This record gives sequence, C-alpha cells and structure tokens, in this order.
Amino acid sequence: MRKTLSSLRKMYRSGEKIACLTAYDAGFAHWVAEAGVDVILVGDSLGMVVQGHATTLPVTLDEVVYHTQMVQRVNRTAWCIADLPFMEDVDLATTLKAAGRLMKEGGANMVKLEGGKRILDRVQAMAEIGIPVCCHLGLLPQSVEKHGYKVQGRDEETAVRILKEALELQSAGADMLVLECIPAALAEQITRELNIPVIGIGAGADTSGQVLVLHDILGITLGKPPSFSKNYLQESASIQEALSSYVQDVKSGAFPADCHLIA
Ligand SMILES: Nc1nc(=O)c2c([nH]1)NC[C@@H]1CN(c3ccc(C(=O)N[C@@H](CCC(=O)O)C(=O)O)cc3)CN21
Ligand SMILES: CC(C)C(=O)C(=O)O
Ligand SMILES: [Mg+2]
Repeated sequence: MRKTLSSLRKMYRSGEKIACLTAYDAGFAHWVAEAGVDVILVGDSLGMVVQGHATTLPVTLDEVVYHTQMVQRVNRTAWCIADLPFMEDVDLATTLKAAGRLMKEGGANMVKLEGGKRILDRVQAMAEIGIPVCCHLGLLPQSVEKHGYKVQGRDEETAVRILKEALELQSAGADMLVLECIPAALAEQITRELNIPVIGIGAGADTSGQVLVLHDILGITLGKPPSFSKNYLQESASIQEALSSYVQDVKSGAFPADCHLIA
C-alpha cells in the first residue's frame, strides 16, 4: 500500500523517523521502495548526478516530468515528491501550470519548491487546489550562483528569518518542509515549533526524518559528495543491503551520526 499524506502525518505524530531518498529511474525506484523508504524524491539534483551538470539550474520541467514518470511506473509503496525546477516558480501561473504537469503527467504525489516569503502565494494556491506541497529552506541549490553551496543560518539574523519563513509557509498550507544545510540546533527548533513533518539534509538528527541523494549513499557521485552524506555501499555486500541499512539507520537514529553533522 502506498504511503499517503495521512500515513506520513501519523508517523510524524508517533515520532517514527521518515526515511527519504532520491530516485530518478524505474530500476532504482523499485529497489529504493523495496528497501522500505517512505518517501522518494525525484530531485532536480538529477541535473548533477544523472546529467553531469555542475548545478541543478539547467534541469527542465519536461525532464523532471520524465523522471517522475519512470519512478512512478514501478513505485507502489513510497510517497513521491517531485522538485519544481529553477524558474518554474517565478509567478503564480507558471508555478501552477508546472505543478499540474508534475502531478498529471509525472504522477507525483507532492510538489517541492525552494524558498520562503517569495513563494507564499504559490504555496497557498497549490494548497487550495489540493496539491500537497513540500517547501525547502536553508541552502537553496537553485540560488547557488548567488549564495554558493554554503551552510545557512549560522548568524542570528538568518536563523530568525528561516524560522519565520518556516512558520509562514506552514500557515500558507505547506504539508512538509525540507531543511538543507543549517545548524542542528536551528533545525531542532524549527521542527519543534512546526506541526508538519520536517525532513533534514545536513541539518542534524533532530528533525522528523532524513533525506539523502541516492548516488551519495552508493558512492557513485561525480566529484566529492557533500560531507553530511554517507557511503552505505562501503559497508554493504549489495546495493539492496546499502539501501536497507540507510533506512534502518534513519529509523533507529543512527544516521546522522556526529561525523555527518556540519561544523
Ligand atoms: N550529489 C549531490 N548530493 C546532494 O546532497 C545534493 C546535490 N548533489 N545536488 C543538489 C543539492 C546541492 N547540495 C549540496 C551541494 C554541495 C554542498 C557542499 O559542498 N557543502 C560543503 C559545506 C559547505 C560549507 O561548509 O559551508 C560540504 O563540505 O559538505 C552541500 C549541499 C545538496 N544537494
Ligand atoms: C537535496 C534534495 C533535498 C533535493 O532537493 C534534490 O535532491 O534535488
Ligand atoms: Mg532539489
């Protein structure tokens, strides 16, 4: 049976950690789901790990639709989030048209978009239509050319802004939030103050769940993987075993360990 928003909320309320991984094609989606991953993210990180680009910016809506179709053709158990690509969120009409395609053509269960204050009207409109929304704060890969791949929220002013934006996104109707590369204490505070599941990546252990990029946990990333990730294939006899270990470690709280925390 497929995870639903209500089953994810139930996990969240009971304190069961939500295990999330990216997948971009049918073969991997099958084994990721089989390993017991709760949420599959068809991330625009596909631009980097699949297409070989240096950033996620070149990824198109057609491409995310295509990859979501491949994933959803075989995924029967995981909740599936599709990323809204760079510039598909510039205004309300563009956002709704793109989100509609990810749901209708891609078969996504939820749409994720980066940013806070800037996109409040878009989050509210999607929520009113009935599109489940995941927001994304902290390090925003689509803003890399302006801000770089840098930890966000180390200074008090930015930390306060991120917390405020998280609360505003929740009020606008966000159903879930990804926090990327922020100090663990800030992620813990945001998770505590919100009443929707918060999924962390490089954000410490005290969120409702964890997400990593598939290629990073299998050690097949082009170039250096982020320091908050872990190569699970190194200590596993097969890809299937590596995926299962990741799920187990998220559920038990063994991942992230102290060595995966950003300094
Ligand atoms: N392979 C891969 N893994 C990811 O986690 C990932 C992607 N690609 N692409 C999309 C975004 C971009 N992400 C990134 C990319 C680089 C860093 C990085 O270089 N971080 C430094 C820390 C920087 C600092 O200390 O300020 C690191 O050493 O981890 C972090 C997140 C996370 N996402
Ligand atoms: C890093 C995660 C959260 C993401 O947005 C992606 O894989 O594109
Ligand atoms: Mg992304």
